[in-house]
Amino acid sequence: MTDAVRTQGLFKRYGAQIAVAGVDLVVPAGSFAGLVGPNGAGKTTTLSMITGLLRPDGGSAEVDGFHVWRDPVEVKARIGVLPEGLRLFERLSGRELLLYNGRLRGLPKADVEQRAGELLAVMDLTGAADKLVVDYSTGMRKKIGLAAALLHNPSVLFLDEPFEGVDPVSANTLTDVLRRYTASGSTVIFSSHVMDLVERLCDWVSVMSAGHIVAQGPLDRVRGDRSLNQVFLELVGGSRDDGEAGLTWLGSKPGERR
Ligand SMILES: Nc1ncnc2c1ncn2[C@@H]1O[C@H](COP(=O)(O)OP(=O)(O)OP(=O)(O)O)[C@@H](O)[C@H]1O
Repeated sequence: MTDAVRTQGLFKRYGAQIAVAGVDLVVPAGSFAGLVGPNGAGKTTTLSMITGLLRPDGGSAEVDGFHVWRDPVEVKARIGVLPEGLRLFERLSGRELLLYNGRLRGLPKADVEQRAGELLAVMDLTGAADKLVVDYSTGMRKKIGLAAALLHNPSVLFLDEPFEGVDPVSANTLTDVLRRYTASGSTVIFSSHVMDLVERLCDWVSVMSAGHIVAQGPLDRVRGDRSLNQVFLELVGGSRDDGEAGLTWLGSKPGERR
């Protein structure tokens, strides 16, 4: 089977800073895949290059066997993206935003209206459907962003920190929608710092550190008989033995000298 995503030697630098240092990311089709790594590991930069938002300095990326930068139209038709720091058209209502996105994707009006209505209901946004997006909360923005990314039924969905700022009830809703989506053979790739969540949701995991993939494969193989959190800390050097040595003043009372 064709991999949903395959990159080879993907590379990006910003001046002297190498953000992504030759990444070979593989995600089999139908996976619920987690891309994890500490702050600054290069996750957002990698996802941006795979989704055609950022041009790589080197290497290649394929989605469903199509080259991201040679066949951009083929790739964009197959992907849905919920980027980090999502920018939405603030002066549209949630419903208008979905209708606009659907029409932009070339879907017939009647189909867009039906899908938009269903997505709004599933995301528990029917009551806010006619409210302007500028008045949405953080969690509501994530949900309408996800609805917009799903509207054209992409085969691969990329989500950058989809659960950040989302309350537990909404997180459950998002999870249910995504589980249903992958159960039908589509692929989800999401970045996260929350190991419990990745462990609960994903069957495939890629671990990034300092611009490199340091582990990748089926969750059970990467984790072995340990928790993903333990493996993660070992892989990315989570030891903090001396990290607090300089904080003796923290918590001291006024007048106390440390
Ligand atoms: N536009 C930019 N200009 C300069 N440096 C950048 C830029 N974008 C990212 N970087 C640098 O590239 C590296 C990787 O950043 P990136 O945002 O991809 O990491 P990340 O794994 O997504 O981090 P986080 O988990 O904190 O979101 C970091 O060192 C960051 O400072």
